[in-house]
Amino acid sequence: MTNIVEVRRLTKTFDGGFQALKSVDLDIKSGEIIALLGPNGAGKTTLISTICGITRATSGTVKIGGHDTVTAYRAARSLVGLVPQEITLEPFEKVISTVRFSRGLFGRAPNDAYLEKVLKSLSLWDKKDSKIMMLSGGMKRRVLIAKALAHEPRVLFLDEPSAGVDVELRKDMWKVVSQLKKDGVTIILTTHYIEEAEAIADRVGVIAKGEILLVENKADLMNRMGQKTLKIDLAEPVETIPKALSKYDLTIEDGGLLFAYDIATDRTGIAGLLADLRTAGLKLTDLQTRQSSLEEIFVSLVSEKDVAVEKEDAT
Ligand SMILES: Nc1ncnc2c1ncn2[C@@H]1O[C@H](COP(=O)(O)OP(=O)(O)OP(=O)(O)O)[C@@H](O)[C@H]1O
Repeated sequence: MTNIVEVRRLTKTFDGGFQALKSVDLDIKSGEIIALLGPNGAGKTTLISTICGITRATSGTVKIGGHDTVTAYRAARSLVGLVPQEITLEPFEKVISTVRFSRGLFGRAPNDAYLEKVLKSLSLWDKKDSKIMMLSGGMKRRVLIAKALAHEPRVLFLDEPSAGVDVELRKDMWKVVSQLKKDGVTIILTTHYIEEAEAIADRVGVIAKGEILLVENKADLMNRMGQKTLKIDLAEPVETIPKALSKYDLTIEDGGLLFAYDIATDRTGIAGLLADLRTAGLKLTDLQTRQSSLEEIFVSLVSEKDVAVEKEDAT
């Protein structure tokens, strides 16, 4: 698969001296949905505004569809649609004029049939003649998406699309995003909502303190880093770990035993544990497994980063 976006050693230092991006490398494949996850202040917005050419990089390069965003700004920018985090719309404009204007800005010939399709997909068609100020916050967000799609971009950036929207709109947005993917549009979204990444992304990138910690296929990431826990309910609850089982990494929960194992290994140790339980004279009444979510994986990655930075600061 070809890369539609190529980011190389991108850094951004703001005027006050704060370094928000530290030598970021990122390849985005044509047609994929990639979710960039990171805590507040991680640099997600700075990264996508720099990729889109709205914020000037301090060093490094970005190519979109092979066009450098500095030396071939117009060609690169015309391939990109950006849905910003903040609502930036003209309150007195009508919905339809807003999207027509945006299409014109990119030098695209008028195409009301296309704009009708976009507005319908976002359930905005019946609002096309309403002024922006008459719309609810959720509808304004839909208009932002329509505006970003008006010039038929090949790459769509969504900065925190779910911030402050209700569950219904979030689900609608996921539908629009999946349809766009089917139409061949590449999608990059930043989010705090891990469930969003879990639901729609093909790959997940984790960013913290201006650095990309990893970019990986979502399913592989969950398999590689995910832990499963086996809960063993016992006929006779225990308060301490029986000596015969001391070689296993066990904890006690509600009188039963919890056994954490790695999904990625072939030998989980479960069979041996169950055999040793029987030898120890413990009768099990039930077994349940649970898998760590992307959220737990993300929290552990980001906290590892915090520890690493503290160590660096201390030396
Ligand atoms: N114009 C600016 N001048 C100085 N520092 C800035 C500027 N814009 C952003 N920053 C800083 O850069 C860091 C990254 O900010 P950014 O908005 O990219 O984070 P984010 O990951 O998008 O956060 P959030 O999830 O809260 O939106 C923050 O520490 C922020 O304070």
